[in-house]
Amino acid sequence: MSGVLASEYPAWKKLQEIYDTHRASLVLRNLFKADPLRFQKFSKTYTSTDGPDVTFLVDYSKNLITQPIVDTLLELVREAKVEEYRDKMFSGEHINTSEDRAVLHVALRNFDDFTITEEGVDQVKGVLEHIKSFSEAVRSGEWKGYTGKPINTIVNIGIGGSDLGPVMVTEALKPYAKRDLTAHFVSNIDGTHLAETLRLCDSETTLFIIASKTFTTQETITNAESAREWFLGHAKDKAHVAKHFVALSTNTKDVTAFGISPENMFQFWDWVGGRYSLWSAIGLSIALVIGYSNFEELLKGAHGMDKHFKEAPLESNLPVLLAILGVWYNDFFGTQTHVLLPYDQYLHKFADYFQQGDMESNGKTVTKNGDRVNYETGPIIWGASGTNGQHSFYQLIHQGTKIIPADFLAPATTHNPIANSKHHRILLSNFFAQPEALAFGKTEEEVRAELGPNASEPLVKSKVFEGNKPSTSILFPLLTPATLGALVALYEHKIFVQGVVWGINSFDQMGVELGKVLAKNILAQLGKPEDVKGHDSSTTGLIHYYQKYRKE
Ligand SMILES: O=P(O)(O)OC[C@H]1O[C@](O)(CO)[C@@H](O)[C@@H]1O
Repeated sequence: MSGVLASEYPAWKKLQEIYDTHRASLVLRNLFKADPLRFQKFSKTYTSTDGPDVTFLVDYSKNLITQPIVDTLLELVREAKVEEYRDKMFSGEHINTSEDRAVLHVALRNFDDFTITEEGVDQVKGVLEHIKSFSEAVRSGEWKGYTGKPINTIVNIGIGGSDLGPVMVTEALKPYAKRDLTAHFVSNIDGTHLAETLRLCDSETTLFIIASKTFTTQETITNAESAREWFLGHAKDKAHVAKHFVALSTNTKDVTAFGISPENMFQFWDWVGGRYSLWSAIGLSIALVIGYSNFEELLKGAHGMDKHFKEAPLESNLPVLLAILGVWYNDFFGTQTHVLLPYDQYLHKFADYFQQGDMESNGKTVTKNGDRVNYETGPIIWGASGTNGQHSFYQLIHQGTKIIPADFLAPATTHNPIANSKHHRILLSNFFAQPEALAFGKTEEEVRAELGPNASEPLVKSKVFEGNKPSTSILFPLLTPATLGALVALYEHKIFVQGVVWGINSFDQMGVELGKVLAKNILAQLGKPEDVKGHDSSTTGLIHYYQKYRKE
């Protein structure tokens, strides 16, 4: 990094001035009235130039922006050297400086297009072939369990990036799933998660996938050990583990010590961040569920977006455009959160997935140089699929005191056109209506005209929607594997751009360490009250209360 805080860039100062002087005039009703071409100016269609056909429309015209604001935000992107850092990422430079690692999830979906030289990149193809042959053997029934029966259930045991990506994608691409193969995902250390899952499994036909980059994560290893114990309780013979346990990891030594043989291990590398790992061996459960060719389509769709991010000019570069909108709201309007609202039931885990993707990446307080930032970094990401959210939290987005920038996503057509697509038309009418209502609201005059002269003042006021709530809408023809790949890569690169602007390292996650260390220490003290030492009175009190009820 240059050693400069983002707030010291000339463009940042200019943006502050613009905000201070023009904030009041950023009124969407007026901006749309004044410019009949606003939609044309502030919307872009993405069309893949590589791999499978992917296209979608990004309409960002309902944001509190003008062309000079966009231009100044792009100046900021240039001053922060985003293009330089992007090229460093693609060339394998060690931009994850605290861990001295390259950041190369793009190499996992590259298919010989970009030249990337980093140890392990030449093995990507081999691992994909391994995923292909193994997933085909399981799906076809050729891979047999210890009693000779084919596999009909898989249990992915992993957490964080080793869970959320496979969960989100297998849900999103359910229309492509092999319906007679049931997939479960166990992540929580709470024994309930594993116990309830094992109740649904038959040891003879279940395959356990132990997904852990480090193979040291307490939750995953504990769950894996308990799953193996359960399995051996049925299968009796340790030799049978080979047919029912595979590992996805970078840690051959610990995988072998667990009892999984190297030929049942799917390798990846330290340059794959956990939250960017669904494209790697961590995607094995995805390939098992939707088939290898669909998994490859997912990868290729993402690669198309990589190409766009690498080559498109900043003015039409979609990850860059989404990123600058976020910076504008987060750092100048002081919005704290960003909501993801997919109008597609299949995308019901999309917000959960990007909670880790964004918040673990950009939830940082110090720059790469170790300076404390004097501005906001990563937003709080949340969301739910439409229309459910409308009946729970949209009230606050519409009429609450906060500004919550929103991304609406929807497929123009559905995999389930039941009732002659009536459901889908209703869904989409909501997808179109919500951003409109947020942007333009309902004035007091409109409410009065609607309620008539006898309406009470409080009732009139309660029905006013101030509007001017910003949103971006993304509309795609159908949720295919390639489209999903492109959308996920779009958000990944958005997060990257924001991290570079804020000068932080988006690729480490030191913030999750302290809790882990403290929990380990406390675990050793849970036995007897006299063992509880070195804590504040609150923590000590909580542990003592627990100890009154503790059971072995
Ligand atoms: O794959 P592993 O090594 O088990 O790690 C799981 C998760 O734990 C974290 O390190 C911290 O939550 C994530 O970044 C990662 O995705």
